[in-house]
Amino acid sequence: MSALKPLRLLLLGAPGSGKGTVTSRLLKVYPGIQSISSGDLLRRQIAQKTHIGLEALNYTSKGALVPDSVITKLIVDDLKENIINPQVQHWLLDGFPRKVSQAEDLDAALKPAGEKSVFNLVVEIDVPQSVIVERITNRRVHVPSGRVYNLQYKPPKVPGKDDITGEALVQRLDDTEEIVTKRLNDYNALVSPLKKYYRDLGILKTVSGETSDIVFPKLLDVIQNKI
Ligand SMILES: Nc1nc2c(ncn2[C@@H]2O[C@H](COP(=O)(O)OP(=O)(O)O)[C@@H](O)[C@H]2O)c(=O)[nH]1
Ligand SMILES: Nc1ncnc2c1ncn2[C@@H]1O[C@H](COP(=O)(O)OP(=O)(O)O)[C@@H](O)[C@H]1O
Repeated sequence: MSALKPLRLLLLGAPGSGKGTVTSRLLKVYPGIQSISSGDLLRRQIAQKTHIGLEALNYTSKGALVPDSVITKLIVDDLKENIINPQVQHWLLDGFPRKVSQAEDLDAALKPAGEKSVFNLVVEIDVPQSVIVERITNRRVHVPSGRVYNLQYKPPKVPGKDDITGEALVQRLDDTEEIVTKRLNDYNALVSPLKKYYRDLGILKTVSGETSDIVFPKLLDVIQNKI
């Protein structure tokens, strides 16, 4: 694969659009990319019953957004600790920011001097929302790793077990049809101003497709040719 120039990528996309799926495929092509998923970070906090996890659960279990003060500090601290250093050339964020106030706070905290934003590329994954409810109700996850499965599209080798560790897969509390509908409505209300924020900075691209098999090659092309 062609060498990458420094990549600081934000993946945007509706719940169930395939952000986690294309991230895992991207990391297979470019193992050097560090990735952070806000949802996975929160689920690990919840599983560990930390103070942040217990607070976040009040929101995630209802499909409501966690307060900016909680999620922004969690992400900024993780970026400062693990990502923003000379050893990490390529990284991506999935799930944060998901509203303009978060984008502004993140850039205020971490935008490199002379750069437009903490990101140098923002890619929106555009999938017909008609396919999302079925995808999400068939989603199963391995919380410690964030690995994602699907009973129809990508079943585990052993039913109910993670392919790598053999540990149990779970259905997320927020992956019910009722809660997904709420999360989709929230996403649609917030994503347009957020896309404008990055479009105005000249770093937004959109890749469309019905399936991740169509979306992923387009994402790869944008990353290899854009940066
Ligand atoms: N049927 C189908 N399911 C997919 C496709 N891409 C991803 N999925 C599944 O849809 C669900 C949501 O994908 P995920 O990557 O978790 O989306 P995210 O919420 O945007 O991170 C998971 O169960 C995936 O395995 C696809 O092209 N077709
Ligand atoms: N940037 C964020 N701001 C507020 N809450 C968030 C954020 N990212 C994740 N969350 C919380 O975690 C839940 C799961 O997020 P995520 O795994 O990204 O789900 P999805 O991609 O399916 O929307 C969200 O429904 C929300 O409650």
